[in-house]
Amino acid sequence: MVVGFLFNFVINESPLSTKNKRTRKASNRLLPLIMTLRGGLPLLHQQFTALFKKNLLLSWRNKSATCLQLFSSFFFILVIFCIQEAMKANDLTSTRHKNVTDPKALVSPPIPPCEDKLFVRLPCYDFLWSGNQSRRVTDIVSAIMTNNPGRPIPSNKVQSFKGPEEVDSWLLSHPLQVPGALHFAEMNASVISYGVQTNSSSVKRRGRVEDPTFKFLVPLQIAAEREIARSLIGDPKFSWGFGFKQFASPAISGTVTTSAISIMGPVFFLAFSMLGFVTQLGSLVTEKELKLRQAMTMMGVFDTAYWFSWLTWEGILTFVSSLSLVLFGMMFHFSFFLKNSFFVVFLLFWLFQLNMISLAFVLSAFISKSSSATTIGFLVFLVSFITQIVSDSFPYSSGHSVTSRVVWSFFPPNTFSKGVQILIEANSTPGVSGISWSERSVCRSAACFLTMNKIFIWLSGTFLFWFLLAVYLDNIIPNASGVRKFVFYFLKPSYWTGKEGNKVQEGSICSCIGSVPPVEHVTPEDQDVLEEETLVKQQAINGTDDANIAVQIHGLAKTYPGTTKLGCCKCKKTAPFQAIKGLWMNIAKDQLFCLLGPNGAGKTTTISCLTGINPVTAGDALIYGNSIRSSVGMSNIRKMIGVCPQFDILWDALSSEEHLHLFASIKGLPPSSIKSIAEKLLADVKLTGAAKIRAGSYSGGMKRRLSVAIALIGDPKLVFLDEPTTGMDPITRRHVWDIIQESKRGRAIILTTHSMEEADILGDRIGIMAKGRLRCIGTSIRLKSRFGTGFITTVSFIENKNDDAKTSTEPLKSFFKERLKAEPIEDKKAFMTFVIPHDKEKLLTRFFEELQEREHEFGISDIQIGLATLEEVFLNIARKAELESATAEGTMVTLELESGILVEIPVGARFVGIPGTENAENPRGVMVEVYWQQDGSGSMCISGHSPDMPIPENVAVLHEPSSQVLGLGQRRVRGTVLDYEPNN
Ligand SMILES: Nc1ncnc2c1ncn2[C@@H]1O[C@H](COP(=O)(O)OP(=O)(O)OP(=O)(O)O)[C@@H](O)[C@H]1O
Repeated sequence: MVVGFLFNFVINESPLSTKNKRTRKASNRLLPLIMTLRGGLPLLHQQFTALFKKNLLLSWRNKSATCLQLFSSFFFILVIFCIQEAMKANDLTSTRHKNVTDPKALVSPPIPPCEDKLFVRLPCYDFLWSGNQSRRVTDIVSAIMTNNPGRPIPSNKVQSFKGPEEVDSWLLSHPLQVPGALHFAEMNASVISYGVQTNSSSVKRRGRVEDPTFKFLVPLQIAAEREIARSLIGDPKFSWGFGFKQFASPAISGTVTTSAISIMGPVFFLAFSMLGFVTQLGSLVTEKELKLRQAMTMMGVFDTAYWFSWLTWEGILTFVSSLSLVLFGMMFHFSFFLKNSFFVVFLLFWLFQLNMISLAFVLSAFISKSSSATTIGFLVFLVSFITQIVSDSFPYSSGHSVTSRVVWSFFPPNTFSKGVQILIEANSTPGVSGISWSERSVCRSAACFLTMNKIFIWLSGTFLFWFLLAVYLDNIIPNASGVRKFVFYFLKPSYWTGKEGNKVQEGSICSCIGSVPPVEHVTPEDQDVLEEETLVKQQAINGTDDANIAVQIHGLAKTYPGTTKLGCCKCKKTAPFQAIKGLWMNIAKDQLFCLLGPNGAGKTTTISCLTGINPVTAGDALIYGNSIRSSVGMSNIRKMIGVCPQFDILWDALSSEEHLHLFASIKGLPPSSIKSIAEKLLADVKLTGAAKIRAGSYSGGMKRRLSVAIALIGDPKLVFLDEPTTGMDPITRRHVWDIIQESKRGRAIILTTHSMEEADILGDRIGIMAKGRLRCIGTSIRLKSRFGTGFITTVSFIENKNDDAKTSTEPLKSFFKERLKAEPIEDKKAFMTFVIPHDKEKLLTRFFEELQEREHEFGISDIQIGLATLEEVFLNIARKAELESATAEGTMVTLELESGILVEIPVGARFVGIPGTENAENPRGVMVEVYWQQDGSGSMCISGHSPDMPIPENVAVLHEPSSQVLGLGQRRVRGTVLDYEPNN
């Protein structure tokens, strides 16, 4: 018989409760390690080294991207080389680039048909002529057409005009329709003068060169002179021999190499240098997006260590890639790389790439999605490409102001493209050497605004400028990685000294952006919550410093500002959302405080505010005396907290061992101890076997265990565990509970969970939040006794007493009804369950003594008694909170009764009166008890309802519906919410 023992358990919190059993089991493990954490410069150096190693590992594990960044230069140089070879091959087929050793003479060449011209528009004319008012000139032109050697020219292929002016205006309005024109003037009987017009531009197409002198001018001139002479002499057969021969000449060569680089070089070099920029921007934004940066910040990483570790690693990568570009360029024998000094060319590329890395740092402060990073990277390339086109003339030429030159030069691609141009020009003339190191300051042209030396100075300056700007913006712009600093934070002595951590600082940039409505204060309904609030307020007014308090929360409130989304036709605005509406509570040292609440209650937001991830809207919290609203306070807090966030924040490419080493270094653990501590933590969370496996291939449970281990690293004085056991199998979960239980000693733990069992076992004190407010606070027993329905008593029967079970259990039922007014809530053959209301607590000792005495009479084999479950308490609180907001917002759900009536009730209503059921027997009508549960998404939904029961006399109506009968067909009514407590 166990009655007496179990009864003690309920009333006195037996030492053998589940919680205490677990404590004993785990007591010999995970003792907090007393160790001194490093600080100051040694910590900065340690963090830098660890982060540098992380960057190196990530690059090593992402070999394809790293190789692309390092050796893409080969591809670019190869492409330029191929283009150069293609140009060479093209030039070889061109007549201009052939050796002319024995040029052929042109003897009396005919006027060619206009269609022979390389570029021609149809209809075309073989030639035009002017002077058509003279009969003699007309005859001369007719003779030219008739006597053209080998091809008489038809009259529709020739156009005549009065004078040269008319020809010019025709040429202007008919471009490319005629290769030449003849102008005649009959001066007197023995003098006829003439002139020839041809387009003098030499044209080249597909390797063929069209020289207008040979092709059009000479034939026209010969024909005109021949026919003028015949006309003057009067002999139509008069003739003379005429030959025309070009010089023997070698093929034109030597300009091809330069032209391939000069045509494609600037854009290819820009594209090559942009690769590192885009990769870096992507890496930074990804770390931000996956909240890895946030995790490091929570662990107390120095901004300086973070930025310098990236800068150093990227500096090395850009150094190697610039070097490889110059070496590949030399290997392919480009005079750009061979004639110009190696150092000048290398320095230009390296400095430019470093500039682009700084620019990536700056841009990363404004971008939160890695997909946007690629788009922004492409846009920057596009802008650079456009500015590169104009950089030659604007603004580095006379006629532009110094200011425009200075502003223009702040964008690194502009100075870079100018540098590339200078280097291209320096070796574009055959026989002229490029720019040597000593000549980097020499100005080669008359209007010279930038020399290579000045470009180097500019690039060094802009690199520093962008880098410092990036660090500054990272500190003041609100983003996912923590409380933002005051705009002039660096001018405050406390920033450098680390003191005044308990002072609230206002004036971060987020305080100027947008306004959020003030949080109105609501006095808590619950007595315990009110008492807690009064105590905290009193302590705050008195300035009492309780050494046992780890966290003191003073009216913490968080309102997420509304967002504006731009659609295609209109913009959609969402209202600000109050996630926490004034939280007051103390969290003691050496205790585990369990924060419960339905989805969206504000638990994670509370943790985010306490860990400095989300800036608070109002109120404050002191963690070991440091204000979360002070950047100095926050950096002190980060040294003493460990956080296991709701979602695992891990690098897929790093193993659990590497994660622990990294975070241990960030925390400042002595390097000599890191290995052993990591091994111990891995063993504690049962990850030793997977220590060297990358976290990307872990199961959900393994990732959670690693996150718990990370939270416990460095012996933090306050640990935040946000749903740490989600996704774990029961065995591992119990194991993690042991770890958490054991880690309580010497520190405070704030745990949020959806597992009531977990809260019951681990929580020393439990707070339940709903709709942003604390609804109840206290120990598990206190909550169960205050918010549960009562004591649950299960009576089991002796096995052979089953023939007529129904009859034989009647005396027991009557016994319960008579003494305690309790009806069974479960009536089975083997057992029966009763709920005994709290107000009967005083009668219980005598009642159970009597029950024990009559156990043979009732056929009882065992009696168990316990409090209502925490789950019941939780559901009660959540339901009440839902009812509160549903009443305010008018959110209704439909309850379908067995009679077919549809009753509309606010979410969370428990006792609901059915309108229209009033009669003589039940003058107030009937009511039902609605049973609620949480669905998969955490929302309250109806799970069933009780049979109809009369509404007792003294029950008040909480929520009177505006209109009662809604439907005409199937009866649909709006229910009345009743203020009824069944135990009263
Ligand atoms: N960045 C945000 N912007 C706007 N609203 C937010 C933001 N983050 C959270 N919220 C809202 O604030 C409320 C509280 O969210 P929070 O994540 O703190 O709840 P929770 O109690 O942790 O819930 P869960 O148990 O599901 O984790 C929710 O309604 C949520 O939609």
